Amino acid sequence: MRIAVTGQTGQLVSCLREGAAQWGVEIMSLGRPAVDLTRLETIGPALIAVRPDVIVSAAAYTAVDRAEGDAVTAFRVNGDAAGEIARAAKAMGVPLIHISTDYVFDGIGGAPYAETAETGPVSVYGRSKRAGEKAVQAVGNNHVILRTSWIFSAYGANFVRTMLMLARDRDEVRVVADQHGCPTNGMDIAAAVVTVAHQMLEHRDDYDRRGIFHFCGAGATDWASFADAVFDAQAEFIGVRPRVVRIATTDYPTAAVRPPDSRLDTTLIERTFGFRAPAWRDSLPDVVKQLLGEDMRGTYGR
Ligand SMILES: NC(=O)C1=CN([C@@H]2O[C@H](COP(=O)(O)OP(=O)(O)OC[C@H]3O[C@@H](n4cnc5c(N)ncnc54)[C@H](O)[C@@H]3O)[C@@H](O)[C@H]2O)C=CC1
Repeated sequence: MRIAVTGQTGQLVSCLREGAAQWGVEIMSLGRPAVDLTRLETIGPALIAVRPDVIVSAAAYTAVDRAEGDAVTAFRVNGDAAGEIARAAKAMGVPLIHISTDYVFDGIGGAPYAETAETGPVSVYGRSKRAGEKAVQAVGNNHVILRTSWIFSAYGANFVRTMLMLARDRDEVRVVADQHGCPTNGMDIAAAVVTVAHQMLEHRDDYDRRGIFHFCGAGATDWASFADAVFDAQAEFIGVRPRVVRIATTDYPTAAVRPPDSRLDTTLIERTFGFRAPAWRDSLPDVVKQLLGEDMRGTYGR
């Protein structure tokens, strides 16, 4: 199976590349400068040229705080480009997997969100990603919109890497404890994408296997507890760990508002596609080990 993925350096595309041989798929990643999602005319021709069996729309404007001051670009990349990718997929007659986010919710529902729950994004990023979902839906119905949350991996910018960087020279790290969600290992969402892609191809006319689905790591947590889990893993490998000071969101002001509780309910994807979301805690130590190894090589290799 040939999978075209937007983006070249992102977490998800990197995880898809890492798993490709093991999963028996070919990943063709399309990124800048050839495919620039702010230049819609670059999208269709590039996708058609690689003749994919499935398209995965993974690239996005993911700088949540920066987006607050750059709404035009965020909407262009996360909204308009998503629609353009969907139009290319439709023209080629191939299924589309579009990656979306828990930030389409306001986070005040008090329970894990099902796919049918009303959206209500509270940031430019969230609104632009919701615009992307709508743009995809407007084009047709041969798509899966996969909403996920709190991705971490050995690649790119993510919370685990940030915590390990802070831990290099601090005894104490202050982390917000009143935002709840579900961390997701990038390799797990990548594996989910491949399984969904296979089933979409196998069941071409099965509209139960089309629409919006939620997928995230099993075991909800908050950012401070997530940091504790990162440092527990770090301590296993290098014997030291900083202390986590639990703070409130109000003590850590950011440009963008975050949903306080964006836990996702993953029952539907499990029932429809027949796989469970693995527990993020099980694979976290492996990612921490990879990142620490990279850091050591960077520090001592010079
Ligand atoms: N990182 C997270 O915690 C979460 C991410 N998501 C969604 O999952 C998807 C994958 O996220 P990550 O891999 O973590 O993102 P990332 O931030 O690691 O990578 C984003 C990718 O998009 C590319 N990109 C950005 N602007 C572009 C443009 N104008 N033209 C071409 N490429 C461009 C970047 O070069 C990069 O390859 C995104 O759609 C994101 O919205 C959803 C929930 C949580």
